Amino acid sequence: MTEYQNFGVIGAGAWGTALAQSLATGGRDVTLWAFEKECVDSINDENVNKLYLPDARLSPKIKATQDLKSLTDCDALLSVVPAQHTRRTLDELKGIDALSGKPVVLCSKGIEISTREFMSDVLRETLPNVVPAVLSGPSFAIDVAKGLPTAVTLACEDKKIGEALIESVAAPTFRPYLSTDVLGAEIGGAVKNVLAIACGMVLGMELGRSAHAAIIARGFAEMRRLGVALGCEPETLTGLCGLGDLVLTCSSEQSRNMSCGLALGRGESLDDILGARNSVTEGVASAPALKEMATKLNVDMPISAVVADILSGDMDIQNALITLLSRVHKTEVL
Ligand SMILES: NC(=O)C1=CN([C@@H]2O[C@H](COP(=O)(O)OP(=O)(O)OC[C@H]3O[C@@H](n4cnc5c(N)ncnc54)[C@H](O)[C@@H]3O)[C@@H](O)[C@H]2O)C=CC1
Ligand SMILES: O=C(CO)COP(=O)(O)O
Repeated sequence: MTEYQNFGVIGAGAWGTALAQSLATGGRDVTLWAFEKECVDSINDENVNKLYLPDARLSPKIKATQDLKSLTDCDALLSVVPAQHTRRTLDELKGIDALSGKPVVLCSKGIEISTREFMSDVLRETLPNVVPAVLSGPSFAIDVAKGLPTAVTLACEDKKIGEALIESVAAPTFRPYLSTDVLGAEIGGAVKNVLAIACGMVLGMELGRSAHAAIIARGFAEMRRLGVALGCEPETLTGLCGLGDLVLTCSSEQSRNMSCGLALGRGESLDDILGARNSVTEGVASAPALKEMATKLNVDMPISAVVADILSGDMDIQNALITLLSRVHKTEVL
């Protein structure tokens, strides 16, 4: 089986940097594209990403660059820029023959707000000649960068390429599981971010752990219903990229989405919360896109819709619970 030796990682935020570090630990050569020159300089000169992952020491094997096109010589690419910047970034690689037939592994978790599309749709429209794959699962960047044990789903419709990718991205403490359900892997990652905001709100408002567990379980039902409506394999969502990531993100203040909800629940304003961060909170952009998607597909997603309404200012956070509790009683369906 051909393994991929040279990886190009597009995006030097916390996650792109952590994945670059894991690849380097696994013996791969890595070129890491950063949007900011400051990132390139600190990675190349000091083996640290001062802007986005200051607490991790990086392998000197990672070479950072601001020249995106130089990554097209690599054997395989990882796309790790936030969802709302993905199209514009990938557009810069449009029409480059060297990429034809190479795998591009999507590692961002979000929905493009302007089109309500998942990242694989964006990839197919921008780089139609590459092979799409998705890497998703319960994995905080700092855990992976520090070599703590992590397991993820890696989905690729082409099983042979998927198997080669699994062998190539695996590292002693980084364990990918193979799937062919690209869409399912994407749905899990995008939806759990919105649900993590809801879980944070519940804890921020001190509504208790029982309510928190109810949001996780009923949120999972929303995720699964959306998956069925969009045609993914529902079992995918019971795996690492669905339930696994939902549990991690909804339970930890380390999550940007969960901690955003927590601060909202404690009464802080969304502008203040986001203004104090230099990192992305994907669920904030995905929530309205998810609400529109659910409405269009006639899928019942009340928790996600309430999150979107609170974020847009259309619903007061205090009224959210009343809205959810006053729905008609029904059979517990997944
Ligand atoms: N941080 C984590 O633990 C994990 C993050 N992810 C996903 O990875 C994706 C990236 O997140 P992080 O690496 O955490 O980002 P981050 O929050 O650490 O950094 C922000 C990123 O946005 C980039 N950026 C800002 N403006 C840009 C522009 N105009 N064009 C292109 N890039 C721009 C920055 O260069 C940087 O890479 C997200 O979709 C996130 O959900 C997935 C798993 C774990
Ligand atoms: O996706 C993640 C963990 O799997 C990271 O979650 P946050 O983006 O909420 O920090």
